[in-house]
Amino acid sequence: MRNSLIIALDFPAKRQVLDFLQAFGDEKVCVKIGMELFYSEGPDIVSYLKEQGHEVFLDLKLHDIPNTVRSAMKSLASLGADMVNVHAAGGQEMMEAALEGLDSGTSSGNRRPLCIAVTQLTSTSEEQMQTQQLIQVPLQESVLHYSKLSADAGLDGVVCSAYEAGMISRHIGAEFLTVTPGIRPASGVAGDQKRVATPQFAREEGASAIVVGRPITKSAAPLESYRSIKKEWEGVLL
Ligand SMILES: O=C(O)c1cc(=O)[nH]c(=O)n1[C@@H]1O[C@H](COP(=O)(O)O)[C@@H](O)[C@H]1O
Repeated sequence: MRNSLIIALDFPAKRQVLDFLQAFGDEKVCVKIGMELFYSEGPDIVSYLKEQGHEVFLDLKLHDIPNTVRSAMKSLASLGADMVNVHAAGGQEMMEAALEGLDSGTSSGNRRPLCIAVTQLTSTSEEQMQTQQLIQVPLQESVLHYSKLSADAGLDGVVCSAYEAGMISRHIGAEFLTVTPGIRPASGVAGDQKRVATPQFAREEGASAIVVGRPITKSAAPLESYRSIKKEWEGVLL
């Protein structure tokens, strides 16, 4: 997953995924299956995309009591995704349980999926966090706190915005993944995202990976948009 551009396949069903991927031909990409697609298609969509040779981030953002998350992760581990996630707000014990579940559900000889934690959603502004979650510290501090908690739990990294990626790497280490959604080309529409950044900014801040949905999936020319965002992310001169 490191250095990847992860395409968020936020589609209602497999049909639209196939239509979208058709333009990519035989090219293998890195994709994210979120709640919309997983809830409509079920676990088979994970094995299908893996069989096609794509890397898969299964983004279900688990957040529940430790026992439930442990059991759910045991089930998810067998689906073959490369990476899964939880909400760091569930706490250290819950995150440790997530890893236990993944370990126990991974059959011998296979690698357990990477597990990362959402810190503060990229759709959350500092003002919202302080007035709605009643977290009375700057947003950066909350994101760093959740990142340290995730690292203490043994997780492989976090989901954060590009604005926090550099800070997290400096405090925790470059091996700790910083996966950054909220990515928009300079001319892009933010929509519901609050902490948005360009692919170039994410690269300069040392983000491990970027997650991009609508700027590609809703584009009139998805493949061209993908290629241009990927070039900017990889630092290829445009
Ligand atoms: O965990 C995520 O993937 C995630 C975390 C976060 O803080 N913000 C966020 O946008 N995401 C996901 O990243 C994708 C962003 O999509 P676009 O805003 O369309 O580029 C969506 O599928 C979100 O569910």
